[in-house]
Amino acid sequence: MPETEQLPDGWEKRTSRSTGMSYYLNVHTKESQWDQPTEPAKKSGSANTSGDNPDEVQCLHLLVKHKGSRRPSSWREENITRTKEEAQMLLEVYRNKIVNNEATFEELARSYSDCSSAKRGGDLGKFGRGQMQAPFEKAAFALNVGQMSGIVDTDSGVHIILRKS
Ligand SMILES: Cn1nc(-c2ccccc2)cc1C(=O)N[C@H](Cc1nc2ccccc2[nH]1)C(=O)O
Repeated sequence: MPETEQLPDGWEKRTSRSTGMSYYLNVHTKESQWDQPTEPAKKSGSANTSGDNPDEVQCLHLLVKHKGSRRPSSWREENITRTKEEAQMLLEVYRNKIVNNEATFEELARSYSDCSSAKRGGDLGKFGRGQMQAPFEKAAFALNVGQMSGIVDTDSGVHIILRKS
């Protein structure tokens, strides 16, 4: 798409420094996506439309760390050197596999998550507000039961989250 063409409101076209690939940033939620947007950007994380406002939620997550992560090391890799953009690309591949039913969330978290919860298929158990980093908490509590997040950015790296209850 020529740079001059208009994007729907709330989107910016960015170029990955490591791959040169274009991606699209929602300027409101800071979520990114590879696919060209066709609708105006949402102004908040995926709304919890079920209307529940639980004291705690149970979630699985798949974390991909990068060289800028708070602790760029994990059970998978002692010294993590991938860029944030490469981590986002990897996570997008995993997310698409789950959406296309090519693998389950648990299978991919167990194999590829850089969090020690990988051994439990990414299951963090139940947690309440104030226990997790703010962007993770905001995304997790905005999900409906059974819903998967977009890419969520924390000091630990980039995550996808699946709310189980
Ligand atoms: C918050 N948490 N729970 C577990 C956990 C839970 C159940 C079983 C085993 C590990 C690990 C962690 C954790 O902080 N792991 C960090 C990575 C990480 N950073 C997170 C930020 C938010 C949510 C989960 C996160 N996991 C690490 O291993 O370097």
